[in-house]
Amino acid sequence: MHGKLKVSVIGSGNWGSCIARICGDNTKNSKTFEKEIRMWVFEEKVNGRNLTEIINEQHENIKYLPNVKLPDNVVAIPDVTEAAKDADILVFVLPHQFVYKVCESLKGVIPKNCRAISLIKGLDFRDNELALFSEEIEKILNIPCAALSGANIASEVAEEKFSEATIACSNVDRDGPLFVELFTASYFDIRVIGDWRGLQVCGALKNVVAVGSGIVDGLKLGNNAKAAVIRGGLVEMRRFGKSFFGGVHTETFFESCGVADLITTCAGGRNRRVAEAFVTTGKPMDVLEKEMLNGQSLQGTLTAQEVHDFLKQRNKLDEFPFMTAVYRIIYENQPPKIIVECLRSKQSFN
Ligand SMILES: NC(=O)c1ccc[n+]([C@@H]2O[C@H](COP(=O)([O-])OP(=O)(O)OC[C@H]3O[C@@H](n4cnc5c(N)ncnc54)[C@H](O)[C@@H]3O)[C@@H](O)[C@H]2O)c1
Ligand SMILES: O=P(O)(O)OC[C@H](O)CO
Repeated sequence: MHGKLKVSVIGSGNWGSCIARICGDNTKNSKTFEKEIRMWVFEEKVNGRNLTEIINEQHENIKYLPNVKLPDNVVAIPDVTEAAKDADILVFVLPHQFVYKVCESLKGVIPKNCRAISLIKGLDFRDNELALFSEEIEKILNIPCAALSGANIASEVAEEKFSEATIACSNVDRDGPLFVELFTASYFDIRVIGDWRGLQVCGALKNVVAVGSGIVDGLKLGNNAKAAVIRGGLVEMRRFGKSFFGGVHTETFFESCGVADLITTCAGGRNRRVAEAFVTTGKPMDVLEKEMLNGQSLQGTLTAQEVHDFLKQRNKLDEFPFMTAVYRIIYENQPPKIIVECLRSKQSFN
């Protein structure tokens, strides 16, 4: 290794700011990493000022992670190529709909020996195929890319409440220890696995299940119905991973990126909250997203559509009744109660 490694965080939303904080704390006195963390910020005005200026002066992302101090070695940069240039490690943490454009703008800027890790929860849907972001980043930038996902509601991690996370990479021995060193905190415990596909399928599809659990809450159906939705959703997540992506292991669904993320997101995530309001107010999800999230992004609604379109094209909607019900409720005006009807056993005792 020649010199210390330079780390850039590409993204600065709710989770992006939280993870930049962990990285900044870990690089402050590190023998492995350069102290400075460059954080790319999609520039916008907040209270009439540039968000980057506010972050660099106040050491706080007052819009996306308010009331949490960032270490002063986290530097906000509005130009993505400037933020990423010369990086040894790129941490991608963006809402999934923006990733492709950002990656394209980094082509030719990234050093050959750079490594990346994707913290994105979503799948890339284009040309009727669903791709995993770590693999898309590898292809576009020609660098290896790992993935991190887990039961990690950002506000809780930022308050330093205990959380687990999973890192997955194709080369566990080469990349595992480095990323563990960059992301571990006393309150943020990481396990490394080899199943990067299963991890990302879980991270994307759990957001659709979270929308389903919010619908259950909106209908006030109680904890047992929510547990049924979590169970049915988990079965379909596993089926989806095993049917359409090679190398997905059942064990992955028992890691933090699997069942644990599903539980936390169905209890306290943004997708759940907005879907509950969808049922109680009758307003469309995109309207509620704007009203309730102050610029933060829902991933579950777009993923529900992407998964639906992918399954429809393959004539597989019948094999995924829960995912299909979520889509039909939020996009086709079907009654919310189908969220549990679709789970009913087809067994007959007559
Ligand atoms: N927030 C969480 O609790 C959490 C936890 C774990 C994983 N994640 C995942 O991390 C990823 C990033 O989520 P987040 O919470 O950091 O973001 P967020 O939901 O806070 O999204 C807002 C971010 O998107 C940026 N943005 C808006 N328009 C843009 C554009 N046109 N181009 C590029 N960027 C634009 C905003 O500047 C802001 O940084 C998502 O895939 C999410 O599922 C989130
Ligand atoms: O707030 P959500 O629904 O986007 O979920 C946040 C995290 O992914 C939970 O791990």
